[in-house]
Amino acid sequence: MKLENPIFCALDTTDIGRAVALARDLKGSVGGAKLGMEFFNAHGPEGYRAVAETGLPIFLDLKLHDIPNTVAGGIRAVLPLRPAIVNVHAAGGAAMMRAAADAAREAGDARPLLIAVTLLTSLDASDLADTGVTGSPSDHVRRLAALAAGAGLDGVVCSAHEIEALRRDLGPDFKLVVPGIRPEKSDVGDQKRVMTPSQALASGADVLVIGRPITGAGDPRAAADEINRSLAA
Ligand SMILES: O=C(O)c1cc(=O)[nH]c(=O)n1[C@@H]1O[C@H](COP(=O)(O)O)[C@@H](O)[C@H]1O
Repeated sequence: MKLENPIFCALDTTDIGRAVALARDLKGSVGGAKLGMEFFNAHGPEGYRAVAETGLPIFLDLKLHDIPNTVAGGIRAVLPLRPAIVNVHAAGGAAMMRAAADAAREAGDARPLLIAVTLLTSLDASDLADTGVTGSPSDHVRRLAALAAGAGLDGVVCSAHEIEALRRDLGPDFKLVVPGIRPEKSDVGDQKRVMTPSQALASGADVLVIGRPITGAGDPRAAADEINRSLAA
Protein backbone atom coordinates (compact mmCIF):
# COMPACT_ATOMS: atom_id res chain seq x y z
CA MET A 1 0.00 0.00 0.00
CA LYS A 2 1.83 3.08 -1.18
CA LEU A 3 -0.61 5.80 -0.29
CA GLU A 4 -0.59 9.03 -2.20
CA ASN A 5 -0.71 10.68 1.20
CA PRO A 6 0.78 8.62 4.06
CA ILE A 7 -0.90 10.57 6.87
CA PHE A 8 -3.72 8.92 8.80
CA CYS A 9 -5.14 11.47 11.23
CA ALA A 10 -6.15 10.06 14.63
CA LEU A 11 -9.61 11.41 15.42
CA ASP A 12 -9.45 10.85 19.17
CA THR A 13 -12.67 12.45 20.40
CA THR A 14 -16.07 11.37 21.70
CA ASP A 15 -17.67 14.26 19.81
CA ILE A 16 -19.14 12.73 16.66
CA GLY A 17 -19.87 16.10 15.05
CA ARG A 18 -16.28 17.15 15.55
CA ALA A 19 -14.94 13.88 14.15
CA VAL A 20 -17.06 14.18 11.01
CA ALA A 21 -16.21 17.87 10.60
CA LEU A 22 -12.49 17.10 10.97
CA ALA A 23 -12.72 14.26 8.45
CA ARG A 24 -14.46 16.54 5.94
CA ASP A 25 -12.03 19.37 6.52
CA LEU A 26 -8.95 17.16 6.28
CA LYS A 27 -10.08 15.03 3.35
CA GLY A 28 -7.83 16.60 0.75
CA SER A 29 -4.89 16.90 3.13
CA VAL A 30 -4.56 13.41 4.65
CA GLY A 31 -4.66 9.85 3.30
CA GLY A 32 -7.05 8.47 5.89
CA ALA A 33 -8.55 8.74 9.36
CA LYS A 34 -7.90 6.59 12.39
CA LEU A 35 -10.79 5.80 14.71
CA GLY A 36 -9.76 4.26 18.01
CA MET A 37 -11.23 3.28 21.31
CA GLU A 38 -12.21 6.79 22.39
CA PHE A 39 -14.46 7.35 19.38
CA PHE A 40 -15.53 3.77 18.71
CA ASN A 41 -16.41 2.99 22.33
CA ALA A 42 -18.65 6.06 22.34
CA HIS A 43 -20.28 5.74 18.91
CA GLY A 44 -19.64 2.23 17.57
CA PRO A 45 -20.47 1.22 13.99
CA GLU A 46 -22.92 4.09 13.52
CA GLY A 47 -20.27 6.67 14.35
CA TYR A 48 -17.77 4.81 12.20
CA ARG A 49 -20.14 4.99 9.22
CA ALA A 50 -20.67 8.72 9.72
CA VAL A 51 -16.92 9.33 9.41
CA ALA A 52 -16.44 6.77 6.62
CA GLU A 53 -19.13 8.51 4.55
CA THR A 54 -16.67 11.34 4.00
CA GLY A 55 -14.82 8.90 1.74
CA LEU A 56 -11.63 8.77 3.78
CA PRO A 57 -10.13 5.28 4.19
CA ILE A 58 -10.41 4.25 7.85
CA PHE A 59 -7.88 2.62 10.15
CA LEU A 60 -10.02 1.02 12.86
CA ASP A 61 -7.64 0.93 15.82
CA LEU A 62 -9.16 -1.48 18.33
CA LYS A 63 -5.85 -3.01 19.52
CA LEU A 64 -7.46 -6.37 20.13
CA HIS A 65 -5.65 -8.53 22.72
CA ASP A 66 -7.50 -11.59 24.03
CA ILE A 67 -7.70 -15.35 23.46
CA PRO A 68 -7.63 -16.38 19.77
CA ASN A 69 -11.33 -17.25 19.49
CA THR A 70 -12.41 -13.93 21.00
CA VAL A 71 -10.08 -11.85 18.84
CA ALA A 72 -11.19 -13.71 15.69
CA GLY A 73 -14.78 -12.88 16.63
CA GLY A 74 -13.87 -9.26 17.26
CA ILE A 75 -12.27 -8.97 13.81
CA ARG A 76 -15.19 -10.75 12.13
CA ALA A 77 -17.63 -8.34 13.80
CA VAL A 78 -16.06 -5.26 12.19
CA LEU A 79 -15.52 -6.67 8.67
CA PRO A 80 -18.91 -5.38 7.43
CA LEU A 81 -17.59 -1.84 8.08
CA ARG A 82 -14.86 -2.45 5.47
CA PRO A 83 -12.00 -0.73 7.30
CA ALA A 84 -8.78 -0.27 5.34
CA ILE A 85 -6.67 -1.29 8.36
CA VAL A 86 -7.41 -3.07 11.64
CA ASN A 87 -5.02 -3.99 14.43
CA VAL A 88 -4.31 -6.41 17.26
CA HIS A 89 -1.58 -6.50 19.91
CA ALA A 90 1.37 -8.69 18.91
CA ALA A 91 1.76 -9.55 22.60
CA GLY A 92 -1.40 -11.68 22.21
CA GLY A 93 0.88 -14.27 20.59
CA ALA A 94 1.18 -16.17 17.33
CA ALA A 95 -1.99 -18.27 17.67
CA MET A 96 -4.06 -15.17 18.38
CA MET A 97 -2.60 -13.33 15.38
CA ARG A 98 -3.15 -16.36 13.10
CA ALA A 99 -6.78 -16.54 14.23
CA ALA A 100 -7.18 -12.81 13.52
CA ALA A 101 -5.61 -13.20 10.05
CA ASP A 102 -7.89 -16.15 9.24
CA ALA A 103 -10.93 -14.12 10.30
CA ALA A 104 -9.83 -11.10 8.23
CA ARG A 105 -9.48 -13.31 5.12
CA GLU A 106 -13.20 -14.08 5.35
CA ALA A 107 -13.76 -10.58 3.90
CA GLY A 108 -12.27 -11.76 0.58
CA ASP A 109 -11.41 -8.83 -1.67
CA ALA A 110 -12.52 -6.39 1.04
CA ARG A 111 -9.95 -7.83 3.45
CA PRO A 112 -8.47 -5.08 5.64
CA LEU A 113 -4.75 -4.86 6.23
CA LEU A 114 -4.16 -6.59 9.57
CA ILE A 115 -1.32 -5.16 11.58
CA ALA A 116 0.06 -5.80 15.07
CA VAL A 117 1.01 -3.24 17.68
CA THR A 118 4.51 -4.05 18.92
CA LEU A 119 5.70 -1.76 21.73
CA LEU A 120 3.54 1.31 22.29
CA THR A 121 5.26 4.55 21.34
CA SER A 122 4.43 5.90 24.81
CA LEU A 123 6.93 3.43 26.32
CA ASP A 124 10.71 3.68 26.52
CA ALA A 125 13.47 1.34 27.69
CA SER A 126 12.80 1.97 31.35
CA ASP A 127 9.04 1.33 30.97
CA LEU A 128 9.83 -1.88 29.12
CA ALA A 129 12.17 -3.02 31.91
CA ASP A 130 9.38 -2.29 34.43
CA THR A 131 7.19 -4.83 32.64
CA GLY A 132 9.87 -7.46 33.20
CA VAL A 133 11.13 -7.55 29.63
CA THR A 134 14.90 -7.49 29.34
CA GLY A 135 16.55 -6.08 26.23
CA SER A 136 16.07 -2.87 24.27
CA PRO A 137 12.82 -1.56 22.78
CA SER A 138 14.31 -2.22 19.36
CA ASP A 139 15.02 -5.91 20.15
CA HIS A 140 11.54 -6.30 21.59
CA VAL A 141 9.88 -4.69 18.57
CA ARG A 142 11.94 -6.82 16.15
CA ARG A 143 10.99 -10.02 17.99
CA LEU A 144 7.26 -9.16 18.00
CA ALA A 145 7.34 -8.00 14.36
CA ALA A 146 8.94 -11.30 13.29
CA LEU A 147 6.23 -13.14 15.20
CA ALA A 148 3.55 -11.06 13.44
CA ALA A 149 5.09 -11.70 10.01
CA GLY A 150 5.26 -15.43 10.75
CA ALA A 151 1.59 -15.41 11.73
CA GLY A 152 0.65 -13.96 8.33
CA LEU A 153 0.00 -10.36 9.31
CA ASP A 154 0.52 -7.54 6.82
CA GLY A 155 2.65 -5.37 9.08
CA VAL A 156 3.12 -3.76 12.46
CA VAL A 157 2.68 -0.54 14.37
CA CYS A 158 6.10 0.58 15.57
CA SER A 159 7.94 3.77 16.39
CA ALA A 160 10.04 5.46 13.73
CA HIS A 161 13.16 4.40 15.61
CA GLU A 162 12.64 0.76 14.64
CA ILE A 163 11.84 1.27 10.96
CA GLU A 164 15.29 0.68 9.54
CA ALA A 165 15.86 -2.52 11.52
CA LEU A 166 12.42 -3.84 10.57
CA ARG A 167 12.96 -3.09 6.89
CA ARG A 168 16.21 -5.07 7.06
CA ASP A 169 14.52 -7.93 8.92
CA LEU A 170 11.23 -8.15 7.03
CA GLY A 171 11.69 -6.53 3.64
CA PRO A 172 10.04 -3.74 1.68
CA ASP A 173 6.48 -5.08 1.56
CA PHE A 174 5.87 -5.47 5.29
CA LYS A 175 3.69 -2.50 6.29
CA LEU A 176 5.11 -0.16 8.91
CA VAL A 177 2.47 2.04 10.51
CA VAL A 178 4.12 4.69 12.63
CA PRO A 179 2.62 6.84 15.40
CA GLY A 180 4.66 8.94 17.81
CA ILE A 181 5.04 11.53 15.06
CA ARG A 182 5.86 15.05 16.17
CA PRO A 183 6.72 17.98 13.89
CA GLU A 184 9.62 20.14 15.10
CA LYS A 185 8.79 22.11 18.23
CA SER A 186 5.42 20.46 18.82
CA ASP A 187 4.39 19.13 22.21
CA VAL A 188 5.49 15.52 22.74
CA GLY A 189 2.76 14.89 25.35
CA ASP A 190 2.63 11.26 26.49
CA GLN A 191 4.66 9.93 23.56
CA LYS A 192 8.24 8.83 24.25
CA ARG A 193 9.66 7.22 21.08
CA VAL A 194 9.02 10.09 18.68
CA MET A 195 10.31 11.38 15.37
CA THR A 196 9.42 14.15 12.90
CA PRO A 197 7.14 13.30 9.96
CA SER A 198 9.85 13.83 7.36
CA GLN A 199 12.43 11.72 9.21
CA ALA A 200 9.91 8.92 9.73
CA LEU A 201 8.93 8.93 6.06
CA ALA A 202 12.56 9.03 4.93
CA SER A 203 13.28 6.05 7.21
CA GLY A 204 10.66 4.04 5.32
CA ALA A 205 7.30 4.39 7.10
CA ASP A 206 4.24 3.40 5.04
CA VAL A 207 1.70 5.23 7.22
CA LEU A 208 2.23 8.15 9.59
CA VAL A 209 -0.40 8.20 12.34
CA ILE A 210 -0.74 11.77 13.55
CA GLY A 211 -3.31 13.01 16.03
CA ARG A 212 -2.89 16.01 18.30
CA PRO A 213 -0.34 17.91 16.17
CA ILE A 214 -3.20 18.20 13.63
CA THR A 215 -6.43 17.96 15.65
CA GLY A 216 -5.13 20.20 18.45
CA ALA A 217 -4.15 23.00 16.05
CA GLY A 218 -6.30 26.09 15.66
CA ASP A 219 -6.57 25.26 11.95
CA PRO A 220 -6.20 21.48 11.57
CA ARG A 221 -6.14 21.56 7.77
CA ALA A 222 -3.37 24.17 7.77
CA ALA A 223 -1.42 22.01 10.25
CA ALA A 224 -1.80 18.97 7.98
CA ASP A 225 -0.79 20.98 4.93
CA GLU A 226 2.28 22.25 6.76
CA ILE A 227 3.25 18.63 7.51
CA ASN A 228 2.66 17.74 3.85
CA ARG A 229 5.01 20.52 2.81
CA SER A 230 7.67 19.16 5.19
CA LEU A 231 7.25 15.71 3.59
CA ALA A 232 7.63 17.09 0.07
CA ALA A 233 10.72 19.15 0.93
O1 LIG B 1 -2.07 1.74 17.38
C1 LIG B 1 -1.90 2.97 17.36
O2 LIG B 1 -2.45 3.66 16.54
C2 LIG B 1 -0.93 3.55 18.31
C3 LIG B 1 0.09 2.71 18.71
C4 LIG B 1 1.18 3.23 19.44
O3 LIG B 1 2.15 2.54 19.76
N1 LIG B 1 1.16 4.57 19.75
C5 LIG B 1 0.13 5.40 19.41
O4 LIG B 1 0.20 6.59 19.73
N2 LIG B 1 -0.95 4.88 18.73
C6 LIG B 1 -2.10 5.74 18.41
O5 LIG B 1 -1.67 6.80 17.57
C7 LIG B 1 -2.31 8.04 17.91
C8 LIG B 1 -1.24 9.07 18.21
O6 LIG B 1 -1.86 10.29 18.50
P1 LIG B 1 -1.02 11.60 18.81
O7 LIG B 1 -0.06 11.26 19.91
O8 LIG B 1 -2.09 12.57 19.25
O9 LIG B 1 -0.34 11.98 17.54
C9 LIG B 1 -3.24 7.74 19.09
O10 LIG B 1 -4.55 7.61 18.58
C10 LIG B 1 -2.76 6.42 19.64
O11 LIG B 1 -3.83 5.62 20.11
